[in-house]
Amino acid sequence: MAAVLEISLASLSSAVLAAAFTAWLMLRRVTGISRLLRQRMRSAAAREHLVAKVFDATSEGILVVDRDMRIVEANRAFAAMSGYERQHLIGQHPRIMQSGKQDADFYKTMWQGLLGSGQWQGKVWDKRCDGSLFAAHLTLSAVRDEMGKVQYYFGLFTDITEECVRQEEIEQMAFIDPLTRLPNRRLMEDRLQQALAFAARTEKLVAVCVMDLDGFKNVNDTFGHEAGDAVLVEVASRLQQVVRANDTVARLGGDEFVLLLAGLNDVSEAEEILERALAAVRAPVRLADEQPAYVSASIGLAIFPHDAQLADDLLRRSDAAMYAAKRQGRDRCKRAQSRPLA
Ligand SMILES: Nc1nc2c(ncn2[C@@H]2O[C@H](COP(=O)(O)OP(=O)(O)OP(=O)(O)O)[C@@H](O)[C@H]2O)c(=O)[nH]1
Repeated sequence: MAAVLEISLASLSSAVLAAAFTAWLMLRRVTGISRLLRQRMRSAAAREHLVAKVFDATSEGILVVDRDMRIVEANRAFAAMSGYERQHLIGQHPRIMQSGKQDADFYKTMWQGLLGSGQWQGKVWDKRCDGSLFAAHLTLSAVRDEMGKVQYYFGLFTDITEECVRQEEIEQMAFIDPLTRLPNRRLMEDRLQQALAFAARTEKLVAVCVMDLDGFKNVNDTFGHEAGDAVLVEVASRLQQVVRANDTVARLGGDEFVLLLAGLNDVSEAEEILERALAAVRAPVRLADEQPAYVSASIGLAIFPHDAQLADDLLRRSDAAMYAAKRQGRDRCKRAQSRPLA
């Protein structure tokens, strides 16, 4: 391996290395190192040798592309980051690593910056050799000759995949219920607003269904909190199976859920889905020790635009109807009253 590296480094074009190294120094502003190196690099051969060593020793990924957008050099850190062998990258267009996460506007802005000020910085998601993605803070520089003509584009990559993944998880947690992985209240409210706007344009109906489990406390009290959690997870999964692909099942907290059924032509379509939901919740849940746990559901149903037009009013009406369903004996669905809200 070391021998192969020696050969590969020896075969680097000194022009590419010199351009890459100059740009690297520019970017890192390592003037102290620069002065030290100048003193030490007496002969051209020694300079080239040292440049090649620095090029491969840095922990940042370096990619050099010529003006025809062919990769002419990649250092060891970039190979490790991308999963590509250096020799597989040489001659390729950088688009082989395009992840599809950035749109055309992104690249337009990038090129405007690069060709305008000669530099661009930003976050990119690229695709590794094995198809997985990595995130990098990328600094791109155009390296020009004495005539001002672009010779090379030089990219400095700092791997930020771990922090980006962590950040995405944190952002997800703001919208996802951690136990059931269902949308939480915040995301449900957002989806409801979208569904109402779409329904208003298309003259369709939206069903807002607040659901509360019956007898859930008894499961906790009899089998323990963990068994209660397992029942909530199972109920969440069953509800997702009875709704259509574009509907939303959300967990508001405790044993309370909301079903948003959008794009309906008729109230009966919602009622059919809710009958299936009642049956799905009513079926016993087998706990880890094979014991059956029994719960049922009380559901309130408010229809946009008949029962209310605003999201908050629909939720309030549906909630009131759910309590009416509880009072009338549970394990049932009750439609909201269409009288004026107090
Ligand atoms: N296991 C578990 N229990 C929870 C969780 N969140 C809330 N609870 C419990 O869920 C229960 C909800 O209470 P209720 O809605 O009054 O219980 P219920 O027996 O369904 O009562 P009704 O709605 O009147 O039928 C309480 O005992 C809470 O402590 C959770 O995340 N996991």
